[in-house]
Amino acid sequence: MDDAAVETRGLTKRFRGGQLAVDHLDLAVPAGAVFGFLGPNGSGKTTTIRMLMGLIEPTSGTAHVLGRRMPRAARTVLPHVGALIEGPAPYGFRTGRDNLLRYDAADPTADPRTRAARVDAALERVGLGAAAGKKAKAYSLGMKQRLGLAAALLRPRRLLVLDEPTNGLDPQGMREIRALIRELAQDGSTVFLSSHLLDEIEQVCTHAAVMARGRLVVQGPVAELAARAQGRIAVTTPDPGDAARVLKEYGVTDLTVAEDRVTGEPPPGDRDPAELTAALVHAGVRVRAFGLERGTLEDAFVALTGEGFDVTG
Ligand SMILES: Nc1ncnc2c1ncn2[C@@H]1O[C@H](COP(=O)(O)OP(=O)(O)OP(=O)(O)O)[C@@H](O)[C@H]1O
Repeated sequence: MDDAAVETRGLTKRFRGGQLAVDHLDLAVPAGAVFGFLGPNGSGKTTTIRMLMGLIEPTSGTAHVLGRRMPRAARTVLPHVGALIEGPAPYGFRTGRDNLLRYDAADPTADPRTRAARVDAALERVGLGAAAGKKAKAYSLGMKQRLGLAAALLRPRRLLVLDEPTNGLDPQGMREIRALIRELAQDGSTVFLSSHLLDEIEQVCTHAAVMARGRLVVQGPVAELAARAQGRIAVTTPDPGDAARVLKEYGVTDLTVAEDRVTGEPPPGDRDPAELTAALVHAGVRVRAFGLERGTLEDAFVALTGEGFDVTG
């Protein structure tokens, strides 16, 4: 358990109405990872996080956080965990700094003598130093989200749990939060980040787990997951019609032709792509470029579930 920041076995939650939100989940989050918890809306991510944080009891199965059983060890574990779960809800009529001072004061273990310095350091950390004296109601959504992160960073944390931290942000706000998450990870905290955005997970995370309908589809290092998905074959040619015909004969499926570019799914089996280039040349197709596009997490998801990654669930 030492090197797992989070580990669940058979973790299951069935709500009173009968809804099976999480179904026998076995998660393993290595210490030091930036772990992406990915799934369409309604796939059970928030319910899992609420169980990890001891906010709700599992119906069955176990959850260990930082090596301790939850919710039993919540009082010992949670001081080491910074969480951003419900989305930001600062007091609008108070400044960002006042919000954090109040938040810090609610922590009985926080030393009041060092409170101001702690709050200012957290505000600087998330880039809110200059806006610290503004009322929170004047903050943009991205600034509120950063204020929430600052609250999670008031003390050193071994684990940060962030539920959809870029939800509702514009692209610039998303970039800022992602950059901040990378920085936090460099300091050695484990980051557990839920998202319904595949590219976000690919950009930020070292490891990922993919959920669909309460079940784990796959988990592991992001590079390995993406590599599992076979990339598409792509040919650039002034003879796209002929190229498509040759590729089809060769067993390439799902062909698309866009101007001088033909792409498709490679044929099943481990045939050497060199055979395909030879076949194209043999048929007189002039090839400007030939390649296998890198597989993405989305390809892996589609290959594993046979479904599209529909963010509306
Ligand atoms: N308190 C509850 N009572 C009954 N059903 C619930 C409750 N909370 C969640 N659910 C249901 O459990 C399923 C999983 O929901 P959950 O919120 O965990 O998914 P999610 O992946 O976090 O999605 P989202 O990103 O939309 O929050 C959904 O079908 C949801 O309707």
